[in-house]
Amino acid sequence: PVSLSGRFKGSFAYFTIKDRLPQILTRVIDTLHRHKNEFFEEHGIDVQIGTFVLRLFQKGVEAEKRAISFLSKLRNELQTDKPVTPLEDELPDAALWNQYLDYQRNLSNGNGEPSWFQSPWLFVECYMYRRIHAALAQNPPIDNFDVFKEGKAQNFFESQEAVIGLCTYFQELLKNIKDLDEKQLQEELFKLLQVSLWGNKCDLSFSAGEDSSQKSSPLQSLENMVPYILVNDMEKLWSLLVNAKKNRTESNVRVDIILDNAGFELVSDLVLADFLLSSKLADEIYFHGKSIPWYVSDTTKHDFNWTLKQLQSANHMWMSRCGINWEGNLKKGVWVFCDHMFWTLPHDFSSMGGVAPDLYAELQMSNLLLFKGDLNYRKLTGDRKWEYTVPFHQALNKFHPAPLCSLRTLKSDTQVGLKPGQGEQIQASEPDWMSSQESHDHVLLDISVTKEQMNHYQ
Ligand SMILES: O=P(O)(O)OC[C@H]1O[C@](O)(CO)[C@@H](O)[C@@H]1O
Ligand SMILES: [Mg+2]
Repeated sequence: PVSLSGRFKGSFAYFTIKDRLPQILTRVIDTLHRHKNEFFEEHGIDVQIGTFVLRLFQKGVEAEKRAISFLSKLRNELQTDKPVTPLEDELPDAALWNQYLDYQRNLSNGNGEPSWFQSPWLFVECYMYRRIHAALAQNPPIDNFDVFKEGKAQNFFESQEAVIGLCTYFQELLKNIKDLDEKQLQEELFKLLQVSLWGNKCDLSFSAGEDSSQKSSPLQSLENMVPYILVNDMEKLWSLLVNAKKNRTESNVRVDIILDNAGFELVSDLVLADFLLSSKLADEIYFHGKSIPWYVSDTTKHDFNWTLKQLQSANHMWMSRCGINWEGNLKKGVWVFCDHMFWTLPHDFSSMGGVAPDLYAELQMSNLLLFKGDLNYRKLTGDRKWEYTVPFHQALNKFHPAPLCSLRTLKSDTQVGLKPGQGEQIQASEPDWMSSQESHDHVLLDISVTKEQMNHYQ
């Protein structure tokens, strides 16, 4: 099926490119403006003349001006549907981006240059975040400034009550985890999977930077939310982990979490990861983050370490206990953080084997891949206009390094793996169920395991 694109007027892609992306760009430009003094303070050179000190060289402010003019030009290109231009920077992934642009140009088969509204949505939305990164990276000394840092920190601080609730619940659970029988362990896993699933509501790109923090602990409302889970493969996930554990003899059980948003969602993913270790369902957890600031709230290495530091230094016993334990897991090497550049390219995952064979080989070492969020789902399924009932496995287009599971709240108009009539039924009562802020209460936990992989675990 065709790729989602802004050329389909009235689609979520169209409104995203027309309204939300320019809004996000305006916020970025505003953020740079607001940090002018910080750049002035941080990056000026003082010259002593007699008793006077003069700040002569304003490298910081000049860089800010250049970055803002770059971003204003980008916003104008987007809003006037200009052709998508090749990247001019020498960053490590620039060649891969320009190759992909050539590929898009060939795909458009002479029907005009790839452009913001004509090209696939996934490509142009990723391209905007890559150009934002270039606007900073090409302008030292502000090249390491994360324009989304504030929003992510705010998301964490405004989710404090939910974070405290979750850390308290988890530390209480750890006290008697050794005495839990298999049924109880399964129940706890399902709870924490759902908390991680609903945590994905807290992304800042869907809300174009507006607050979307988790105000209260989701644990109390899980029961009421179960009906909103469209695809629920938790039983399959449990049996896969239990079988892997039984077969542990030959190697460690490894679970990889392909992270999404910082803030409450990240904390919910870390609690899930700690439960997998503490329950001995897994021996090691690999986290995959983003190597550059991405989609407003996606987790970078800095966000990951910053979150652990905030927890450790929190004025709350169970929050700091979590932070200390998790820092310990990193030191012991049972938790590993990595951030391959493939995750911030426009390619969907079916081309990972060709574009990033090292990453594909790395993921093949895993017993289970947990993909968090909507963007990962779009890249897993190629961001296409699929029929709702197309099997998830088919939409993966042969991307299958290991058994994988998507934990996603619906924030874009692509969906597969539904039962016949299921999508239409929701559509009838909620026409824009796939992409409106109000209704994005629909989530899924969809797992895909090949027969060979399942047999391997029997
Ligand atoms: O953080 P997530 O769950 O990947 O969501 C990203 C959001 O940004 C979008 O790209 C829309 O702009 C959607 O994919 C989704 O709404
Ligand atoms: Mg995100």
